[in-house]
Amino acid sequence: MTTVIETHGLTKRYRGGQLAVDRLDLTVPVGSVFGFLGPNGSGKTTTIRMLMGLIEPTAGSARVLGEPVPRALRTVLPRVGALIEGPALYGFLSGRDNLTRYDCADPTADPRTRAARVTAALDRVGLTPAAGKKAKAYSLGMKQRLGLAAALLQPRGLLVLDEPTNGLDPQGMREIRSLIRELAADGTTVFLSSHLLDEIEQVCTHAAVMAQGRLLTQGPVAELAARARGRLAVVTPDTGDAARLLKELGVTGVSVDAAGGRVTGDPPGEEAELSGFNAALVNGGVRVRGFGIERASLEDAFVELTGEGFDVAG
Ligand SMILES: Nc1ncnc2c1ncn2[C@@H]1O[C@H](COP(=O)(O)OP(=O)(O)OP(=O)(O)O)[C@@H](O)[C@H]1O
Repeated sequence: MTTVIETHGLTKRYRGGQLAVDRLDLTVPVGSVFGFLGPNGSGKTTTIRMLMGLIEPTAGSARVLGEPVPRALRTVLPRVGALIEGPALYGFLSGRDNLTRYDCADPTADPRTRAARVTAALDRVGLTPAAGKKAKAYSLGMKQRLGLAAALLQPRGLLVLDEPTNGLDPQGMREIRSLIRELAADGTTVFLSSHLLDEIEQVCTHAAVMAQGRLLTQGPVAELAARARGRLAVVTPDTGDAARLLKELGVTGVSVDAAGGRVTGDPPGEEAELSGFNAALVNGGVRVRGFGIERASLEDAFVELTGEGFDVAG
């Protein structure tokens, strides 16, 4: 098995007629941290719900851990840890008792080793010091970590996390991200949805980009970013003249940072022509202190794909 999730033509049309997921072909490689990226309403949650057997697809097929779903859900689900739409917790129970409850609900879990499993899961997410506290006293980040602990009570081939850092403060986000990295380092494939580009860039090895129910692209994060063309950046005190000359040379999307002494833009053609641009600037009396193509980010790739900006900061 080389892929943990594979879908072909997976489609969901809700009763009201809304086409939420449109012929999705998704390939999630074993061992990846796979970012499922898209703005709100692009079909991420609907896809995850189909993969986990919570709703039926209208058309198409899906395999999870090599087995067809929903047909083989009974054998697949025990091998998948999922955190979807926030963990369901009892506020009046401690973190430890919440986990014990989860473990009790799992018919495959051996009661004799329950306490050890719960202790290990609490330790895994760094909640041992707060294990005896009532869950209602937990911060959002702690609740999310407790949810992850519940997903980690058993060894899993796949972790599915729907917007795992949604609503968390920067510290909480960092904690969840480093936990995801640790889990991945242990060999667990992690599939996480997010509407935050920088999050995907920070933790994911692979990504897929959704918009309006359709898959725009998927692949290794480094390749997705590399596919976008970089921006031309000129460092100069003569920003006004530089901007004017660059526009004359066919550079589009020129933006001027006068205070920072920088002009950036999208070059019209191949990089080979750029030395001519530099010469033209110098001949035009522009004092060029720096000149080059800046590496494209995943955000650049996204903007190029969709023609629209993205909610980068959250
Ligand atoms: N139960 C439902 N009935 C009808 N339409 C729905 C239902 N659930 C979602 N939709 C619609 O399907 C589309 C995709 O929604 P979905 O929740 O899958 O997107 P998403 O990318 O996960 O966004 P979000 O991050 O906001 O959850 C949206 O237009 C949404 O309004």
